[in-house]
Amino acid sequence: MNLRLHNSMTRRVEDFVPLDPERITMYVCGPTVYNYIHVGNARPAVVFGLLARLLRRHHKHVVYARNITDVDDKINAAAREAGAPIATITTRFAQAYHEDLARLGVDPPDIVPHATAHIAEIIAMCERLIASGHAYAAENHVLFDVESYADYGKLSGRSTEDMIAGARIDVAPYKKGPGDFVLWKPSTDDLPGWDSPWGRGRPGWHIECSAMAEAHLGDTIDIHAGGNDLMFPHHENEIAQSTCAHGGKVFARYWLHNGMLTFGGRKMSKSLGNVMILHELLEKYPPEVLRFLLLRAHYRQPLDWSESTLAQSRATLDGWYGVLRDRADIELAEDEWIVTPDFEAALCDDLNTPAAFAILSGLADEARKAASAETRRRTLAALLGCARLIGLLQEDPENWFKQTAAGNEVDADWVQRLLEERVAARAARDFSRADRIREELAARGVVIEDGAGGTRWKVVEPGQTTP
Ligand SMILES: Nc1ncnc2c1ncn2[C@@H]1O[C@H](COP(=O)(O)OP(=O)(O)OP(=O)(O)O)[C@@H](O)[C@H]1O
Ligand SMILES: [Zn+2]
Repeated sequence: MNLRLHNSMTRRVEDFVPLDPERITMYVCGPTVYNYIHVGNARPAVVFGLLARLLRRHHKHVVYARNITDVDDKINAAAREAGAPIATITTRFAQAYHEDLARLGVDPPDIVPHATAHIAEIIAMCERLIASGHAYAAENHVLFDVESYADYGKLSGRSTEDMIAGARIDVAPYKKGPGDFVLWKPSTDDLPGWDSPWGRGRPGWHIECSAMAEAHLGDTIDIHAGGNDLMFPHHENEIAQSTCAHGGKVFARYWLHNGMLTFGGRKMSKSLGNVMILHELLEKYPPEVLRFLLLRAHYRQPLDWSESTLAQSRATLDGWYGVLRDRADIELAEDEWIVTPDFEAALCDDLNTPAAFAILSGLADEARKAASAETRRRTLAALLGCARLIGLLQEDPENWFKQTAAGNEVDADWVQRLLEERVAARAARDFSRADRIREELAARGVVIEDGAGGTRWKVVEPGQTTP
């Protein structure tokens, strides 16, 4: 297998050659755990989880770490709001994150490091950066001196001027340079904090990943991945910290970035409020529909969340499951399932999932039309084997159709509640919320019509917008 990956650092698709074939290392930036994740946050976990699965097919020793950020101002705010201890919030949502991803068919990584379990390593890295002249302490903070690292900005292709212009307008007085970023900051008594040479404080976000990657994977790692929203400043800062802490050694050899899941044309993001919560979606849709949707576009492309992409994903899966149901008389043990070379080649070509899906559709067609028993067996074995690799068609076909049918039984109270919310949203002139409610209903096959006497609704096929 010749695995080729797009490296954001060189902006090229390159052959993947591990530094040490006996130990292939991969680090993916995980979530900050203060709430349930939105379905966009699941995209990197699904995509890079698939990459880990692909790597493991050919290499015995893959070490995959995906971290949990469990110290952050957003967590503090969430805990305050809930009136709960911070650890209660982080434990609860880290757990929910793992459970929701497991339902999406994401294999657990080998290592799930938590930032708060690496404070000693973080402090040690800060000390090394200070000692080597790349960081300085000021007013109980430790800051990274961006001027001290000539390659700063190389990954994102930004000039120093751009990055400074992007830095906050009112620059803290203790910063030497406006682009300098925080490695350590002071904590007040009511906030989480740890003793350090700079007083009681807590780490900045970027240094956490550098310290956890070093602790578990070493100075130089093979693959570092995350969403492309993290390229600047997060990944740029990770590179600066780790490279300088390791005497100039390359930090990550291949940088992979997934494109954003968008909703209504904009990045799905908590700060914009246009989010669909994965935990809630999993109650409404078969998990494979969501997994299919997240993999249907190439991972580097943007991908739009909409009721029609959901409906198409479901329809395609219905088609494939239909073949399995119609061919239920053919008995195939799991060890007879095969992954075809073209399917594997598509995935090895920088995770070309659209091409892989086209192959699955072709196999489903062949299995449906196959005249001879021999061809039916062969195509079905290939369909099942390839689909298993990508994490689909794992359900019993009969169950699948029961699930889809059950998903279409609409709860009238739920519809009524949403319609009332929509009336309130429209009265408050929050038309985007009103539109989202309409979409949410349509995704479950509920079509609404506004008339003189109020709003009427009826159930059609999920995702079909016209009554
Ligand atoms: N809309 C999106 N599409 C794809 N990946 C995303 C999206 N939003 C965030 N991610 C990725 O999800 C992972 C977890 O990120 P994190 O918990 O920091 O979320 P976040 O960036 O705070 O989310 P938000 O921007 O919604 O506040 C990161 O790898 C990030 O790049
Ligand atoms: Zn990170």
